Amino acid sequence: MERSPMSDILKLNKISAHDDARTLLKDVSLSLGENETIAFIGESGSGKTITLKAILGLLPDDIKISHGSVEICGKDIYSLNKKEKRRFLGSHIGFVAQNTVNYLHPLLRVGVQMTDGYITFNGKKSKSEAYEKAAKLLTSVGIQDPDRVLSSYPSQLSGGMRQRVNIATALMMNPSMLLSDEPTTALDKVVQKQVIDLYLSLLKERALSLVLVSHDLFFVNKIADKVAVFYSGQVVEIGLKDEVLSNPLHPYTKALLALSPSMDMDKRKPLNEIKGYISEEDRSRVGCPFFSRCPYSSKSCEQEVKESFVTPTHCVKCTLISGGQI
Ligand SMILES: Nc1ncnc2c1ncn2[C@@H]1O[C@H](COP(=O)(O)OP(=O)(O)OP(=O)(O)O)[C@@H](O)[C@H]1O
Ligand code: NI
Repeated sequence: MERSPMSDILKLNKISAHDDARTLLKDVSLSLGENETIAFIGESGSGKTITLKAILGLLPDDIKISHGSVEICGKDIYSLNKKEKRRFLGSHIGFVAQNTVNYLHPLLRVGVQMTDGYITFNGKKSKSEAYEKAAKLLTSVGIQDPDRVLSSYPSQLSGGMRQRVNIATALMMNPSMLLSDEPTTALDKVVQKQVIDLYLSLLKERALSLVLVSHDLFFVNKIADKVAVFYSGQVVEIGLKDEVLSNPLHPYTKALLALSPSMDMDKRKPLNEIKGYISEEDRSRVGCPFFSRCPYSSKSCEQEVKESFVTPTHCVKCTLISGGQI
């Protein structure tokens, strides 16, 4: 779907995934360079988290990849065996999960959870080194008393603190890429702003690529280089941030952005749901998955819709574009 410069750190080539009954992802393609950020936007159930899990090699057993490849630093991760995959991904990718409350184990002290992977990877002798590293990382994510936090249980920390801990934990193995699933959801406005600022400063300080799933368009606009718009398991539009947010071409992207009236900090709103819903029928459709909700749908949308590159970086799957109507 996109050009592939040598520096691509992540490349998805037409990934399709399904469970026993349904297609969950269809031909998802995207790429990400070093120090770049890509944001996934789209309604609930559109496949953003499943795509992150496919990149992490952590799809649940009932979901199978039927087609396509995921390359990280040029390596096809699904060609590796389980152990190789875990080792490779563990040292290349840090993951910040969606649910900050449940992600940390409630009965284990933060220090144990932060250092566990590092010690497994580097051997028991590395324990004190791991704690030192964890304390340093906690300081770098704005925690002033790292030793107290390391000996705390997650329930003793606020939501904002837990999110900082999650980010610091994801950085333990010095990954070149971070995947963050809605890192600002479930936090109050003041803490959201702090977390956004933290991501911005981390990206400035470290050579990190970031895949961000977010409903917060203000955050997306501030941080992303590229934006991918998901609908019903497909990327219906992808491009540089300004191409997608300032010149949306797919009717779904337009509708989604129209519902989020302002990117102004004070007025920012989450991406609300568009009337109607993603139906099971839409998922199995050969043609455009937005067909039943699109005000512009026509007979040609019932056929397979081709990708159209409107610029070398801006790609849209819509017959209005491929048919030359816009
Ligand atoms: N383990 C699973 N087995 C089968 N289907 C699943 C599984 N996990 C998620 N799904 C389905 O896959 C589809 C995409 O889900 P996904 O979690 O990727 O959505 P999302 O875009 O991340 O939504 P949200 O914004 O709510 O997090 C949904 O229809 C969901 O019900
Ligand atoms: Ni999700």
